[in-house]
Amino acid sequence: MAGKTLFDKIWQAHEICRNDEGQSLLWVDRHLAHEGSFHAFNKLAERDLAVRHPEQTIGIADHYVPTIGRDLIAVQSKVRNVIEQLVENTRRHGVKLIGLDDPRQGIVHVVGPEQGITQPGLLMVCGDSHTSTHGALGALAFGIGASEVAHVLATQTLWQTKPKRMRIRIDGALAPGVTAKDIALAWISILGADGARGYAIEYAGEVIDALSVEARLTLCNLSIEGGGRCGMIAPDDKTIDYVKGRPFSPEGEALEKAEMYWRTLYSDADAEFDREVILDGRDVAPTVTWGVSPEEALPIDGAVPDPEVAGSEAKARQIRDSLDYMGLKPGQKLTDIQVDRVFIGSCTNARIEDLRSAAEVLRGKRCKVGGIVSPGSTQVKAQAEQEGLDKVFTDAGLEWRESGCSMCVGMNGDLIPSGERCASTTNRNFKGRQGPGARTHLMSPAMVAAAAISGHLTDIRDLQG
Ligand SMILES: CC(C)[C@H](C(=O)O)[C@@H](O)C(=O)O
Ligand code: SF4
Repeated sequence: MAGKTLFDKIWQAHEICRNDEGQSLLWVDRHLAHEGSFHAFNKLAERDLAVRHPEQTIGIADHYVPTIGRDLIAVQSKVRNVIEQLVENTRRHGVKLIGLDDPRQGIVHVVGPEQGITQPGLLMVCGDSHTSTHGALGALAFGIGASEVAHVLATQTLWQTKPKRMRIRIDGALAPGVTAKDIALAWISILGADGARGYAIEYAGEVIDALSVEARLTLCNLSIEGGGRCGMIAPDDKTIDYVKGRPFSPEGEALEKAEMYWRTLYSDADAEFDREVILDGRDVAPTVTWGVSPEEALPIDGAVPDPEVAGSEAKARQIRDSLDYMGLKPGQKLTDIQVDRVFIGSCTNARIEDLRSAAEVLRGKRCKVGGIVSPGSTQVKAQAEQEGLDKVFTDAGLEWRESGCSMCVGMNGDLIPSGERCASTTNRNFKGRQGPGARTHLMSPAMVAAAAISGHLTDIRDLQG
């Protein structure tokens, strides 16, 4: 019998039974709930159901929270109402809440790892597509819909069809200026936004081994943008060191036992994958998106695609449509694209290493365009302030805000005006993502910082000399 993959091992450990349709009933170790959970709580209320294991759910306010300050009086009543529902639903069911004023508050996918809620081997869910992030620590973590969230709340279990297994192996090493964000945009541009549909992705190879835990979180975060059900990385010494000593992490004997288990979580040498993709880190360049899907990405030294030379009429139409929305011309050099503002934030790229890398580019410089920096969590914010990074950002002319999803999706009102173009550290460049008519270019934090200084998309390698 062939060996098991990392994914198989965790899936099997959580499978309670299978039904006739081949779906598995899975035990859910941890459930994270942001403001969007009100749909699921309403379903529970309709049927007068209790939360089966309140201690296994944690509420976190992130999508709607104001970033100018923490005063809810200042926000629109609709926004306030959604936050209040999270407070009320968690209170009523005895679920822990990391609310607006909590020093641990932040974006759910930043807070989970930071607080030690996320651990290797756990099965974690959240009513949010970027739950794939947590797989960076060797957890099996994926986003679920509102009815599934209600099922988890009521039973602590979930029916799922087992995805196929895919490994993305990245050999070699990364060149200077190339980050986890670039790896993600590169593979998604090669395989397509649907490329990993139906698969659980495992990232492996020398490049992945060399990545910091925070960079791995960025990479796994974007798994869903390539269609993956989840993204995961086998825990190693770095992971275990990262998890140890955090508020929710096991201690003493429990830690010893956990660590023994964590060290069994890797794909066996003879494990089989349904699909394997092998890339070389040396081929990855600093990458930016030019269109309205994360797959519409190219190396920064490239040019805007020409629909006339597209492989098919369908492809040509898609390019034309994207260029039309983005206000770009075929053949235009990517570095000639002027931006109106920047956003540094989101569960993709707003951890402390991200802020440090943007600040390094901005130190002592003045930005040509404005923008906001919203740290991934209140703890990241405090750490950044301790390091004086807030000062670097404000001296450069950017706004230093509170933590939340903010301009990644604009649900709290942080929006980009129609027609304006934003260099952004986020994960989605869909039409209207950052506001109706807003144009988004995705890239790494250092590249966003470089664009802020020059006022146009910029090759970070040119600044590094
Ligand atoms: C609002 C939420 C359900 C959504 C998601 O599922 O990802 C959001 O976080 C996003 O990034 O688009
Ligand atoms: S930061 Fe953006 S991508 Fe992440 S959970 Fe919030 S809205 Fe979704």
